[in-house]
Amino acid sequence: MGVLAFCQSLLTTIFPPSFRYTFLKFFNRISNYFSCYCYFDITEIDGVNTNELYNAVQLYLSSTAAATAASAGRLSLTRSINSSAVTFGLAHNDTLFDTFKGVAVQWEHIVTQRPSQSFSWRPVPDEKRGFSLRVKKSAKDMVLGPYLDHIMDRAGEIRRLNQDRYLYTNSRGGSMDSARPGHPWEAVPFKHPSTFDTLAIDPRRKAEIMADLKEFASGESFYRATGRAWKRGYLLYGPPGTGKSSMIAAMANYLNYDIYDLEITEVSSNSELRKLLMKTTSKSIIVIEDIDCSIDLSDRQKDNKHSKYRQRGGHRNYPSPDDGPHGPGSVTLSGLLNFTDGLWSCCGSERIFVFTTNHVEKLDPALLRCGRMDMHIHLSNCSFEALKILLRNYVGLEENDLDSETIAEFEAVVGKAGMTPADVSEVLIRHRRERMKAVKELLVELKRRAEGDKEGNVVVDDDELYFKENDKKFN
Ligand SMILES: Nc1ncnc2c1ncn2[C@@H]1O[C@H](COP(=O)(O)OP(=O)(O)OP(=O)(O)O)[C@@H](O)[C@H]1O
Ligand SMILES: [Mg+2]
Repeated sequence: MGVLAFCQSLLTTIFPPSFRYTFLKFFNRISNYFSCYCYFDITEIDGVNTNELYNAVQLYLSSTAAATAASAGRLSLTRSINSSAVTFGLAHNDTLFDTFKGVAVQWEHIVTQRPSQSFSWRPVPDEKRGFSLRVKKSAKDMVLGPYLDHIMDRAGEIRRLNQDRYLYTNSRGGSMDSARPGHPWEAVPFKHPSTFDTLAIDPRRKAEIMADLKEFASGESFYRATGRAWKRGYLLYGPPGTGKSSMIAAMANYLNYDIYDLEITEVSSNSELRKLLMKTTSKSIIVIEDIDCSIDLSDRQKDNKHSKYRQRGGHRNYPSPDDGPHGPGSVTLSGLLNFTDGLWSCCGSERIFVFTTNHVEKLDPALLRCGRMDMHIHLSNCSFEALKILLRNYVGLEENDLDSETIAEFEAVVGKAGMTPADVSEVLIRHRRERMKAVKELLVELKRRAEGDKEGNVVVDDDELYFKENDKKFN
């Protein structure tokens, strides 16, 4: 490049423009012929359109640049709208080396001043930007196809990671015949802070779930090879306040997926349910909370009519049996089964279905079978392991910070007390400014419940007995 620049400046001063042009063309041809490299230019604007590949390369190089940030001389930093992450980029006229399948390539970001235009229909940037890819001629074929595909995939992934994620719901006037036909989902940015670190469940079970999720997310070729739709179902069951909703948020944060919180009582028919499904995107978690309260199971369980629309003392409004023909009962169990496992369930890919329930025995076995609900996760009352996590997260106490006597006391009472993680965290929040007081108060509360305080007994007996029975069935 240096020699070329020198020749250019020499020619500019001595020879007329037409001669210079012919000479440079000839010189370039000769040098290209003898060079072992070939070059590909990717300009920012291709004619009048923005070049998608330019944006992809820029994003792709941002991850490579980030990795070499400490050694690189100069990088440019950007942060786009709707993004909470800063991306690194190659500074103007800087170069960066990358390797793909053992082949080294060089990227150069070339920025030149655009000649001023008197008139243009479309504003164009003052600078002409482009990337130049230098690759050995012998590796050209290998690079052009697979490397550029790899760049496009990786750029898509980075874009998704940088973009804020959304929580969608169909409940606020989101019916298909509403004022916004074709947009059945309402979205808000998803900011739930729950992660697998903050989730207080048995660490071994946690590791199993995380491994399962990771395996699913990276399993495209497996699902393709086995002819299965790339989706997975999780059933979360357990008493209120044991972390079912928190786990869904943790799953979404772990995989960087959007969440579609499907309020099935707002869906008036099976076909509407199918349309909602069609409007969901890949890399998302489709959630139906309290499934036993949301759907009429009578088309499969004629003899179990009393189970439907149970009113739960709590936080949601469940429909009454008087709902009209277009009311909540209009989605049938078979509609839901088709939703999770029918042909339409694979109209997108990489999707997770999560159903939650407090009463797993109310669910039809057809809904629970593998392929629909592949993993059944029991979230139980607070165990000793979960308690340790809550103590660490809420008041910053590790096991070593407590004396052996207190630990033994916790271990002895926590199982019998039958407190949910929500109950435990409530006590800890109340006294979070005085850590040791929080520990003392928690111990008092646990003992009170374990010793058969009236309130405690109700919680312990119902849930423990009930879930012991179901654990035999589901674990
Ligand atoms: N396993 C847990 N780990 C950490 N925090 C938890 C856990 N379970 C409950 N909590 C805390 O208790 C609160 C309630 O939990 P969450 O809403 O996840 O319970 P849930 O099982 O979904 O209850 P419901 O059945 O009533 O919907 C959350 O704000 C969370 O902070
Ligand atoms: Mg919940």
